[in-house]
Amino acid sequence: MAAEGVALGGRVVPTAGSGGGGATDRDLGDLLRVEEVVAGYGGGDVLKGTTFSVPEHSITCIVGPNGAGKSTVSATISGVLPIRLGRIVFDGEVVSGRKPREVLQRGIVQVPQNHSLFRKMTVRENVEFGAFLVRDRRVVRQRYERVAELFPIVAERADAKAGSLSGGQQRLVEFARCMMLDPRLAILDEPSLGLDPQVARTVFRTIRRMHEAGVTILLVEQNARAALRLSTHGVVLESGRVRLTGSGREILEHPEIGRLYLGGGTEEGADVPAGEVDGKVEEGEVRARTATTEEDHG
Ligand SMILES: Nc1ncnc2c1ncn2[C@@H]1O[C@H](COP(=O)(O)OP(=O)(O)OP(=O)(O)O)[C@@H](O)[C@H]1O
Repeated sequence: MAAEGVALGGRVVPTAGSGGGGATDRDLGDLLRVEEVVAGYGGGDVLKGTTFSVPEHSITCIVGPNGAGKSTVSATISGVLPIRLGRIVFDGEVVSGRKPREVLQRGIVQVPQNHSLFRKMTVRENVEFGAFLVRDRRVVRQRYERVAELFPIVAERADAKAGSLSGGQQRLVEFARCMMLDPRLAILDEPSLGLDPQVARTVFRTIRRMHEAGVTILLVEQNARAALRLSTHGVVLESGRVRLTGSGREILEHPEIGRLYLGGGTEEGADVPAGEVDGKVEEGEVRARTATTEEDHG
């Protein structure tokens, strides 16, 4: 069970960040398969036979217009929303129909769209809380040390109340908390939502670092162009059905998809330059903005 092992990082992963060039050339096994899934709220179906795969060690990005069902897909995978038809298979095991906690125990961890830290608890307490399924305190300590190495903000702001952090900083701490369960698959729902382009860049760099640490990433992002540049694989969802799948680059360069869903120039600023691989998350960009945003979160 992913939740009980100590290992954090050390898995061999293909390099992301080249718009998805290399990874699809390899024969990556599927870690997750969403098969003909029908799901919705009340009387209506939002997902109408949705089918796609998330290759192991990929960053797979779901893009599509508002209301296409992107967040609904992540809710079905994490077990929050039961499916009506079809099935979801994770690492060879059918997980649809399982409770959210059982899904978590198998190593699927979701970072939701809305900020979810306990504002009155410290950064350290919030991050440690991420390991709530792990009983062995020694394992929790070891994981915390690894996570604090991976996310410098955790070490630097360990005693700060989470509510005093800027939106971008809270996002990084949410990622750090998710890493405490040593996930095999992290589902990140709109991680750059509400962040200015420079802070969003830092968030995207951090996603790359999580990927380099061995986590397969399923990314749901409105900031589609920047997200696809970061991703090895892309899925275009339209009205609850998959319209197109391919490498991140193929989707980026698809003329019709580009015109329909990737148009407009406002999101370019959040791009992490293709091929850039950081040694360290540049949280200075986020910190620089704290002074102006802290009042809003205090
Ligand atoms: N909890 C809910 N109860 C009822 N309807 C919902 C709920 N959540 C989403 N919906 C509806 O399901 C449809 C798909 O929503 P969803 O949030 O999955 O789309 P999305 O592709 O993530 O959109 P966006 O990019 O705007 O976040 C929408 O019509 C939405 O109004």
